[in-house]
Amino acid sequence: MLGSANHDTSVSMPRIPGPGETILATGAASGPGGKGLNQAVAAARSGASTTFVGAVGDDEAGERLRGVLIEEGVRAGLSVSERPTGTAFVMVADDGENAIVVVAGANGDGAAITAEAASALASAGSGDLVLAQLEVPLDAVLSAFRSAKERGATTVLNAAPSRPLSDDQLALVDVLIVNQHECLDLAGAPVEGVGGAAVADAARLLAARVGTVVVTLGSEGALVLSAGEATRIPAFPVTAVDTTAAGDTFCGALVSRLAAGDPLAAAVPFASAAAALCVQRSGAAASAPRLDEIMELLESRAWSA
Ligand SMILES: Nc1ncnc2c1ncn2[C@@H]1O[C@H](COP(=O)(O)OP(=O)(O)OP(=O)(O)O)[C@@H](O)[C@H]1O
Repeated sequence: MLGSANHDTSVSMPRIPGPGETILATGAASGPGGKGLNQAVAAARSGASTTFVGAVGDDEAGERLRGVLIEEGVRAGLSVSERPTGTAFVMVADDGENAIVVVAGANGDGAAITAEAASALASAGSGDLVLAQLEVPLDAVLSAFRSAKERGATTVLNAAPSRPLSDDQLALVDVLIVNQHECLDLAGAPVEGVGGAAVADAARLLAARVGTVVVTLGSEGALVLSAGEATRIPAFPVTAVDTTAAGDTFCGALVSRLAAGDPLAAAVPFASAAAALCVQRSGAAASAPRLDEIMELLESRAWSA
């Protein structure tokens, strides 16, 4: 697992304020976050042997994040950068919607992350999966993916936040995970096209460039394109309290099952169950469910189907 680690400050409010508007918060909390760390915690909680590679500052927040990884049973390949530990400010509205501002700090230190990844990947081999996102410099991700592929490992990119990627860059990706907006962006489709047909068309364009594409559709579930087939996996019907880290939990849980040898047809429902549990709780990394909870939800659906 390679990516960002942040100290998150999360504030609850009736609704996300508009430009120039001030509103009163109904609560505030802080805790670990960052797409990379969230995904690493989700993978470990869902049963995978997990190493996290990233960078933090030489500060209290960095030490706290190291402690969180150790507590979660994640091996911490954390480089200590001269930049401060990354920070995110998360606004969560009563309807579960969120808006996030990230200060990258140490997560922008590509050289530190690349060096750390090189040593973590030295022992990687076939059967291992390397999952990354784009909250750290792209060069660090691409260089880790190159060495992962040289060693026969499988690469998974959660292309979030979205940015353009060339065919050569996508050629390093075995499995691409995007949400609807990232799917449209990456395929070069107009952003106003969010919704069924436009997203499905964009996903098909991406599937011609990457072998396997998974598009997460929020409460509508996920669309999987692999080996020329498109399959829609429904979400679990739950009431969302806070969707922060839903995508991260989905990615971490998906990779955990792929690493265990599951086919996509089993790994995606598992990831959807993990994400459905996550959206019913507040927080980022803290809201990732454990293996027994995910299995219980999957089994309850099997009974009711
Ligand atoms: N309201 C919901 N009810 C049930 N499952 C949900 C809900 N919202 C999200 N999910 C699950 O989480 C997965 C990821 O959600 P989404 O597509 O919103 O990702 P995202 O935009 O990356 O999320 P975020 O940025 O909030 O972490 C979905 O595929 C679905 O399985």
